[in-house]
Amino acid sequence: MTTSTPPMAPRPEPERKPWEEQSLRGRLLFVEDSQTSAAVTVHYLEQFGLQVRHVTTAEEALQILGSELDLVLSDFFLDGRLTGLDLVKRIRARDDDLALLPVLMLTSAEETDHRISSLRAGANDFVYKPFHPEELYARLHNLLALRHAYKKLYTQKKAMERLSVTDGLTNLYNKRFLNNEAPALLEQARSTGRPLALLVVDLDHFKYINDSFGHEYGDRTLKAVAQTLEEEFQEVDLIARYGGEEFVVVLDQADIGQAVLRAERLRRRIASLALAPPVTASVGITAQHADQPGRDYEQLFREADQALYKAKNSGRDRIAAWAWVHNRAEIHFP
Ligand SMILES: Nc1nc2c(ncn2[C@@H]2O[C@H](COP(=O)(O)OP(=O)(O)OP(=O)(O)O)[C@@H](O)[C@H]2O)c(=O)[nH]1
Repeated sequence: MTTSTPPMAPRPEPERKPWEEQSLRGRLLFVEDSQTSAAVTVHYLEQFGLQVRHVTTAEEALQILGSELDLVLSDFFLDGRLTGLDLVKRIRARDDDLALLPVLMLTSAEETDHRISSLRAGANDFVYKPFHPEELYARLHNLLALRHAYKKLYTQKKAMERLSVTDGLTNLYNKRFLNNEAPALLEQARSTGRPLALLVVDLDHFKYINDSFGHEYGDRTLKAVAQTLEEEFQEVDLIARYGGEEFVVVLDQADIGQAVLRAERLRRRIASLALAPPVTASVGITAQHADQPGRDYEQLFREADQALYKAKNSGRDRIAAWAWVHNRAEIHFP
């Protein structure tokens, strides 16, 4: 008689933890004053895949709060003067992007009042101490999903804001932005007694360039001119594409003499661009000085436009500027 050995029961697979299946990605600020419980928590947080910065007070946390963070995990009672509740309140009171940083509170089961006050102050969620690692993981996972969705929305919102104030072809500011910003710049200049100059730059015979060489070539010309403007008038100045082949530059702190020099340099640079056929520009210039009668932005713009009209009518490829002579203003060709 043969005896057969019974088949062995299969060994149960060791249970895989959720963070072994999917690790969390993000930077977490952990605020906890007890070093012993902090060590255990940090151990788990790192196992989950998070980059952890541990501090023991809300004061320290507030100091290092930065946009690189994705989450805050905080105990209610902390070393220092501020509690976890104060930390939540201060984060939510910020006027920047960090006001929406997700906050997870650590509380003991009996601290019902603290839990409620933290949630009412804007904490997103809480977890009881001592926590179950899988519960902590799940709550952090959900808050990170919220953070990532918010960041995506924020980036899109910024891109939309940028698009709404810029011109698609040249990337310069558009007319709407100019019309919003220039009056404020003028007001600032006036209240501090600084001069401000305005240039209206218009390409000459651009219709001919378009008609003879095509719209695409015209576009390339516009881009080249826009780049020249950006190189010539950096940062502090406001440069906008006003319309078709017309650009406006607001020169903050420049008087009419400085504006004339800069406009003439610009005119020469545009004429010497490596374009075939070469393109030229006419420029109308005006300025507001502290000792002159005050004008609003629309009036300054009209002045620069009148000067431009004169530059065009007297042959193009030139600059024309207003000058105040014995309390009378007139246009001349510097
Ligand atoms: N390629 C291109 N052309 C444009 C754009 N916007 C406007 N234009 C063209 O710019 C030309 C402007 O012509 P006009 O206003 O007659 O001015 P101009 O020919 O430069 O004449 P002056 O200003 O008097 O020297 C028109 O042919 C428009 O079609 C654009 O975004 N791209």
